[in-house]
Amino acid sequence: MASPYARELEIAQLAVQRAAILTKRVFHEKAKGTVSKDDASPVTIGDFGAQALIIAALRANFPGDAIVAEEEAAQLRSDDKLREPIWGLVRDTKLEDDAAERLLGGGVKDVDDLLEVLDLGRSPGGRKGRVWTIDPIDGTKGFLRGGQYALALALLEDGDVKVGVLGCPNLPVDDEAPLAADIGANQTDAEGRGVIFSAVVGQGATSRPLGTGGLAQGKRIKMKEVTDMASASFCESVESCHSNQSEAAQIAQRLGITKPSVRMDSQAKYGSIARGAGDIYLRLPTSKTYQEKIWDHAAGDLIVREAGGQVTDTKGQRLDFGVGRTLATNSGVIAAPAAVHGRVLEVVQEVLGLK
Ligand SMILES: Nc1ncnc2c1ncn2[C@@H]1O[C@H](COP(=O)(O)O)[C@@H](OP(=O)(O)O)[C@H]1O
Ligand SMILES: [Mg+2]
Ligand SMILES: [Mg+2]
Ligand SMILES: [Mg+2]
Repeated sequence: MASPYARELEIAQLAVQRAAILTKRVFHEKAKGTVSKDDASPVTIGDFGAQALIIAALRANFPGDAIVAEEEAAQLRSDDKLREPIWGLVRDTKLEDDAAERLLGGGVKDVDDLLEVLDLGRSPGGRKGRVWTIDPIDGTKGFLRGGQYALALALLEDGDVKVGVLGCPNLPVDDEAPLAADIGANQTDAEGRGVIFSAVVGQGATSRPLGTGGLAQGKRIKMKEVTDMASASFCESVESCHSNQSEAAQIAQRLGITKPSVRMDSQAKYGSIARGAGDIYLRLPTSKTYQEKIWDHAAGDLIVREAGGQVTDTKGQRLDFGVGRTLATNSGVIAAPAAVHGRVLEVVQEVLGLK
């Protein structure tokens, strides 16, 4: 008998792989069709196109499942200048391997279907049933800056993450490659770059080359053991408005961490610590009102936990993906090897005044 979630995993990986062909094309274009959303955050034709391709694959393979996706069609309905290039990209993007493309299935018929597909991602989420979360480009600011970004897809069942897939086109394929100081800036997806991290609950986490054809063999990944805090470092956001960097510096100092933080955009942080290239991912709230989005964390949370890590918020609670489109009951994120998570949490709570 096939292992649980085998089909969901395969379809999710192929969907991410195909959508990454599209985002890589946009990454190399000077004009990325960037517009501002209501909350002033950027979105590009790459975000819309990748989301459409991923949802089309889910619609074809798992028609009964709900979908919580970051983007929606509203802006495109009134803007054909934006809509047309997205449609062109979606229409023309296929996996190089015909058999894999057939297996994935799920095309977008025309421009109207494109808008319809994008809006299939407006489920409110919740505690019941199967819900896919999609972040078509996580780290859009990194994508625009030429840094790291990720395509994130996860399956929740009754609020728990069962399958997580992260495509990271600009990370090295090699799990052993240490995090270079410039990992967060001036990136390419040239030869030797592009990795898919995946996890299924209870089955461990893997990495494999992202590629453009069909899926390569996966390799087991594991977090690095941190025996001595002095040799560890934090992975943090590049954007100081996404995570409080001065509090992180105080926490590092109290823990005896001397190395500078590695700053990179997107859930590439979760993937990097899951494969032992980095150590500890900290995300500290910058405001009392911001609620983290489930698509920003679902895939990364499972991949780190299946690689031997522990993921909680700053209160020490597991991330709860069953309360809706946001992590309304959580505050910040601490992802670390299980053996040191408790110590990091303790110091986070001291510095944040939570104990
Ligand atoms: N004030 C805030 N605090 C924390 N995260 C925020 C934020 N404003 C936006 N974000 C989220 O931060 C994500 C990027 O995280 P990171 O800084 O780790 O790269 C964004 O995802 P998108 O780029 O998909 O919009 C966005 O959802
Ligand atoms: Mg966004
Ligand atoms: Mg995101
Ligand atoms: Mg996004």
